[in-house]
Amino acid sequence: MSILKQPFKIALVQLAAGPDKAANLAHAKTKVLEAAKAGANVIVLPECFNSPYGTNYFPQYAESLTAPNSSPSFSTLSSIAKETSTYLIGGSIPEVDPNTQKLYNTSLVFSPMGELLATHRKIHLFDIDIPGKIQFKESEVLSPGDNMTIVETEYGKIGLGICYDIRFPELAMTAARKGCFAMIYPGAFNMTTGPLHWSLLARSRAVDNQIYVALCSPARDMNASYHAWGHSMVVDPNGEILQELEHSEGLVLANLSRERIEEVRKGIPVTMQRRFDVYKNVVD
Ligand SMILES: NC(=O)CC(=O)C(=O)O
Repeated sequence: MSILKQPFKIALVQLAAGPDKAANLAHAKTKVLEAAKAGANVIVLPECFNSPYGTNYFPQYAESLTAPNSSPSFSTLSSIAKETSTYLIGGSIPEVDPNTQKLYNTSLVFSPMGELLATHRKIHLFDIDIPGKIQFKESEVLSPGDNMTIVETEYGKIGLGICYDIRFPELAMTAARKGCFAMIYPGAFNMTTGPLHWSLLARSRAVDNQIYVALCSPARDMNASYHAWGHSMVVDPNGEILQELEHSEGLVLANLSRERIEEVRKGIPVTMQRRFDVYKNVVD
């Protein structure tokens, strides 16, 4: 049963990121402060918000998270969460494990006290090859995470994925069955897959599970090597888009409530009608 304990406001910060990490972090801070001023309780940043997105950039920008004080992104996110008294879902950053030298695409989540609540390493790496359109192979440099992430907040449980993770319905389904009322995905789709699948996947995960879904993208920069789709959005449990941006910087603000989840589940009670006796061997 997905439980949203009290209504709250979510903000998605569609952010432009350039090559200067310090500038990106300072810019993120300014925008998160704006979102908090607008009344947001949970604030989300995009995938790779402190660096350009691309396999050649990951090693250069990677930070070790084993000693938080030596990670500028960790300390900045923690202090912004504390200063704004909000839950901060810190998009993602390239992470290096100093013991293995393996790299990950990692999201850090902080409490309103600035404490680290969760670390999610992108589970499904973005390896695609669409002839004449786009080729991308995160696995050339990144390693996949091996764990699902559920964040416990005062509002209830929130499931977390990063970008390509949204293409795997099992993740959202499992999170919903473990009681999450929302899935949040920092993500950076592109000019090929964005128009095709971004909104379709967000709405599908929402309708499949009758939960809220939020996707937070970087703003599009046509001078960058990767052109992000943008279109950050919040979708309600009925698959309806509550708020959506275009491709420039901006803020999505939306109110989430338990009543909406209950209303949708009462009207179309699929959460009570599943036939696991028929399809229990889903892994086979
Ligand atoms: N960038 C991603 O991880 C995913 C993506 O762009 C897509 O699935 O399409």
